[in-house]
Amino acid sequence: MIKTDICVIGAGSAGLSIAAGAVQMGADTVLVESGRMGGDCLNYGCVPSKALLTAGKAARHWKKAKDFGVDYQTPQIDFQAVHDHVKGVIADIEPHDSVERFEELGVRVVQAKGEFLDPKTLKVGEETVQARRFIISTGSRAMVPPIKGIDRVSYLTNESVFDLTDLPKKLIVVGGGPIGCELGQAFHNLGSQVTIVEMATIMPKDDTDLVEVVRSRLQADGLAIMENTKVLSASQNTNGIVLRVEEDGVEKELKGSHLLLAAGRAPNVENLNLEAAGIDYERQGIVVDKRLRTSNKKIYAAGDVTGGYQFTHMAAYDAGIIIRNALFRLPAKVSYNAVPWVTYTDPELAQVGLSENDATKTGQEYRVLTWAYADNDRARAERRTEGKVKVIVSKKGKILGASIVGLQAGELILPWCLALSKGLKIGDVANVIAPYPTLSEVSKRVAGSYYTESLFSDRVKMIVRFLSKFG
Ligand SMILES: Cc1cc2nc3c(=O)[nH]c(=O)nc-3n(C[C@H](O)[C@H](O)[C@H](O)COP(=O)(O)OP(=O)(O)OC[C@H]3O[C@@H](n4cnc5c(N)ncnc54)[C@H](O)[C@@H]3O)c2cc1C
Ligand SMILES: NC(=O)c1ccc[n+]([C@@H]2O[C@H](COP(=O)([O-])OP(=O)(O)OC[C@H]3O[C@@H](n4cnc5c(N)ncnc54)[C@H](O)[C@@H]3O)[C@@H](O)[C@H]2O)c1
Repeated sequence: MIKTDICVIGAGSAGLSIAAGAVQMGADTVLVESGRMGGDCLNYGCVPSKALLTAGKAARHWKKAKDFGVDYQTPQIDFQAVHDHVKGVIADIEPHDSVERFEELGVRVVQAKGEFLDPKTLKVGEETVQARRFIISTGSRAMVPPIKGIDRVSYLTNESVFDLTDLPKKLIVVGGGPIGCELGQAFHNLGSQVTIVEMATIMPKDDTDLVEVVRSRLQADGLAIMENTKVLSASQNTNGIVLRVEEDGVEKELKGSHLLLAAGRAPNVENLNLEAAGIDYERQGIVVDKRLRTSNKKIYAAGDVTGGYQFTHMAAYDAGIIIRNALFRLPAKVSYNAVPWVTYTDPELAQVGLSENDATKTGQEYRVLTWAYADNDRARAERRTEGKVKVIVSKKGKILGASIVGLQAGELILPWCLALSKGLKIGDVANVIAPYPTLSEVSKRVAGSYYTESLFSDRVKMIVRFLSKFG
């Protein structure tokens, strides 16, 4: 029997942050992992997907280079080498999340599946662990949608897609959320013929006017997007996958060499025997309060398994809240006023705080400020004028949210994250001196637009004329 202060179950983004924080603050810490250290983000999520997107962008670059007077030959894609590049990036980051590093920090790492025996005891392989506080951070996996015949076809998920060593000829992606759009575009850029099938509209969590910028680009590039489309059944023959779908009431057949499921996530709750520990959970995940405590107050849950905002940075945020609660017994609570996310399509779409869509539901008065990339000199020089920034402000100019769609939107969102977390007003951003010519100027210009009406009003003109009379 291992007795410890803290036992973390799952060594993904949430679990690693908690274990590293706890041990370095003096807590006796055990970390239990049944799969690969680093979890989804390192092995099957953020890292490989961004590495693949980079390969896709490199493959696509030649098409745009002509606009600048540079003519490349059509590139040859060596997909085995693309695969090796993706795995190489994982290998490069892996040591940071490794058993060796965590053991050096002083964490006791147990590589086996954790399963509760009672509210205070976890079975881990042949061992049992009793801890003052347990933290469940077992993450999520690809949800397999209830499509007739899906269990009889071979499909890819985020766990298998990065193992491909041959480029899919015809890739059908079910689901047009961030995974579907990012990976769909990456494979398209590398030469696959891609169709995204979405039952609603793509990227449904973002404002429709911003999503339209991404959609237009994907479609203009030749990626097929079927929205409001129901998948009726799936089957497989010697030529590949056949999906029967219904689009606008019309049944169609879609044929592909490969099928990727990107239709949302299911929490990893099944193998934990949560009932034995008195932990409530629902379809979306483990139920937690604002302090991230489960229905068993000595057990916390963090990251994807709670079904909240499923991002690596939010898993790390959860870790901070849990450290304060479990180690320092402080009643720290989560606050979701300034949650950012970025979808790394090209163009990227970044969001923090209130979206316009959310704002319409709050009942409060607000103003929407926008500034187009087309009015930014750097975007013109780069010939990337599609996109805009949109900011939601209160009547008194308090920043409530910001969204950016366009080149490097993910890099441009940080000042707005800071503005929200510090409760800044729009004037604070308007008064910044932004270097010229940068894309960042879109943020200064959108903030400045808050004052345009009052600054160039008849009243101001009158005051200026009046003052000029005094010499
Ligand atoms: C394709 C893809 C791209 C993504 N891109 C981004 C991105 O760009 N930016 C971003 O912020 N987020 C991204 N995400 C989301 C991000 O990966 C997750 O939000 C994050 O990994 C969640 O961390 P976690 O610690 O909750 O879970 P995970 O990282 O999934 O870790 C959970 C760990 O628990 C282990 N485990 C499960 N059950 C048990 C058990 N019973 N006993 C012991 N161990 C167990 C698992 O093996 C796993 O290692 C992406 C996700 C995917 C799938
Ligand atoms: N850049 C990022 O930060 C990033 C990238 C990838 C994933 N993630 C995280 O991972 C989560 C999961 O991503 P995801 O894209 O799988 O899920 P998602 O829930 O965000 O999107 C899934 C999409 O699939 C559609 N869908 C569901 N069932 C379907 C069906 N039967 N037929 C057709 N369409 C169907 C939904 O309408 C939805 O639009 C994201 O919500 C996000 O939190 C983040």
